[in-house]
Amino acid sequence: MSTIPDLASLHALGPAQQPSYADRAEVDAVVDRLRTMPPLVFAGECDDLKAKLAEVAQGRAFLLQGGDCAETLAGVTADNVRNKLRVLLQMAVVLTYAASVPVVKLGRLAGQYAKPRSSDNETRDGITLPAYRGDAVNGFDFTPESRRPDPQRLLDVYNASAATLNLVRAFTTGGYADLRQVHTWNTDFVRDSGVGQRYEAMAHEIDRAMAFMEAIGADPEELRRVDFHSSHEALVLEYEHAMTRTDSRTQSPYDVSGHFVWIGERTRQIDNAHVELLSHIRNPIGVKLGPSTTPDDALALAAKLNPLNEPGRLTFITRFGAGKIRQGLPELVEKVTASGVEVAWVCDPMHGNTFEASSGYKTRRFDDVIEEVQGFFDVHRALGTWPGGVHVELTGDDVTECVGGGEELTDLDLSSRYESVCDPRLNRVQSLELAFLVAEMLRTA
Ligand SMILES: O=C[C@H](O)[C@H](O)COP(=O)(O)O
Ligand SMILES: C=C(OP(=O)(O)O)C(=O)O
Ligand SMILES: [Mn+2]
Repeated sequence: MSTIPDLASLHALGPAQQPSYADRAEVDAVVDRLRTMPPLVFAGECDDLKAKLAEVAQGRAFLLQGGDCAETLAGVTADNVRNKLRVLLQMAVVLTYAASVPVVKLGRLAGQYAKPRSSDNETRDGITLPAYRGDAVNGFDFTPESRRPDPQRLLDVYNASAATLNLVRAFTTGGYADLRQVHTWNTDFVRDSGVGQRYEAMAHEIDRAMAFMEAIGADPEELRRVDFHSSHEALVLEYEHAMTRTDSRTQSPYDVSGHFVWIGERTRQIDNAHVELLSHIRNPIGVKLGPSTTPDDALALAAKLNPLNEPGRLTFITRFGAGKIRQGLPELVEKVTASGVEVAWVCDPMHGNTFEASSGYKTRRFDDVIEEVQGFFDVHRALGTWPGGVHVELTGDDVTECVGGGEELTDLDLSSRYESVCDPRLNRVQSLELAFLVAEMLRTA
């Protein structure tokens, strides 16, 4: 059994992107409390997800991972969670049809509350305060009280994640996610929206496939339930450490705050605390890889995080940017593949494509997002490797945060419904469009 380093030794590694708490005794009390809380997920579920991701790594399944950039405590409402889940399920149906392989559904939810930032501070009208680091750490309001890192928030995050997961479990097993229902939502999208009409032909094919399935008597019970797992960036060491427990079945440590956790682009230094902590847990894990990643960096990460070279354990989530992926990704994939490393390759087409609009809002162009996914497919096809999935920031609501797409949102539209507290998300229509466009890529691949 692997021994988890204690929090103090992790902190001694000088981890990046941690909250600077004022009162250590208060932090310790919160950590003690968290350690007594029940697991949010069962280790056996993490193993199931790992087995599904092994299929992704081996080219027999496709991963759809998506949700908010930053969940908020106030955003834990039935409408919000339901809309997010609904759009992910709708996307998954389209992708499953096109890929002709199972689609692994993984929410960026029930734990995605901590954010790495480019700058420690934010200045507005001459006033400088600590940057907002997600609801797990401090508040979004621009006041000194709100921006003060508050350890009690970790308990709020635990409770909010429990409430979210509870609802997701109810929806995915209780009939809301019935495949026939999800298909009806897609049919409505294609029929009722100007954007959806472009995808009529594929929607019609899916309709025929559904009719065929019903005709041959597919088990209605099977259609009523769907497997869905949770994921978030493992960032705040106090939270992830407190939620790491020994599984009674296997005597192995699992981070039971979510099924899948990932290491971000800003915390993936090989000798640092995040890589160290995640090297000890048995969950399936991911690492974000930006354009500065060398093949040696990736190989070192794989050696440390997946020494047994177990398929499904490690997912590399590349986020190069539309302008860099075709140039930068091939060498990385080629060398990692040549060394025999088992990994699932997934494309995050969001984080390399962020820019500030003239209106001051952080945004992304829908076309850049699509172009990066296309680049990802082209590179993997050329190398004979499997483009294993997509990782996207999205919401089920009709927000205006990313420009472009069939609704042709412009800079001027951003102010009308910009609700993200961090990065811009694809809205409902843009998310469904992305699914249909990726479906076309999967079919022509
Ligand atoms: O979600 C990702 C990061 O937190 C985000 O892209 C960093 O953004 P910033 O440059 O605004 O800090
Ligand atoms: C911070 C994020 O991404 P990255 O680490 O790739 O910048 C994110 O996924 O929100
Ligand atoms: Mn983000």
